[in-house]
Amino acid sequence: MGFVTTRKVRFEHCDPAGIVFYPRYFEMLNACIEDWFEDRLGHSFGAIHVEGGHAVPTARCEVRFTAPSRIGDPLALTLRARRLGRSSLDLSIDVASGAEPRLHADFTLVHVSQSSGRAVAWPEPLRAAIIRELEEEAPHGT
Ligand SMILES: CC(C)(COP(=O)(O)OP(=O)(O)OC[C@H]1O[C@@H](n2cnc3c(N)ncnc32)[C@H](O)[C@@H]1OP(=O)(O)O)[C@@H](O)C(=O)NCCC(=O)NCCSC(=O)c1ccc(O)cc1
Repeated sequence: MGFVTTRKVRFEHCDPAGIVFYPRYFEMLNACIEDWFEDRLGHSFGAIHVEGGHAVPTARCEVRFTAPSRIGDPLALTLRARRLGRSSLDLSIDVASGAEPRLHADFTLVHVSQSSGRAVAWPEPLRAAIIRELEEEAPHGT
């Protein structure tokens, strides 16, 4: 279950100690979220931000790093929707290389209006798409 994207750790991601510098993970995590919006929810970041005048900034991000990643490592990022609010959305992303977990991240995104900078309710089509994702994660209402 979950939405899976893959990345390979490259030279550009690593610090002089030879491991992924943690801000580079945040870029990978955001790219995963961006792909999920487009591929699974059917609403690209371009449509939301440029055409729609809205945004989905991160209000909360908690990350546990459990093992380092090194150049050449294949990474799988697995995103799962967790909870939908009026304007907020909780989701998690697990990053692993093979069987080894590398990090776990818990996010709260908030749907905001660019003009006011304030939270606004998810529009109905986006809400319905998120609910479908939540139901896929917990098909029996668990
Ligand atoms: C998100 C905010 C506009 C929300 O502020 P307000 O408009 O006053 O709304 P509220 O405080 O009433 O909260 C609205 C909802 O968010 C929830 N919320 C707000 N803050 C939090 C935190 N910290 N944790 C969990 N939930 C939160 C809150 O519970 C409400 O949930 P619902 O009941 O589901 O509606 C404001 O907190 C803010 O501007 N925060 C800073 C965001 C930021 O700068 N993040 C860092 C970078 S953003 C970024 O990288 C990015 C990625 C993608 C993009 O599309 C845009 C930007």
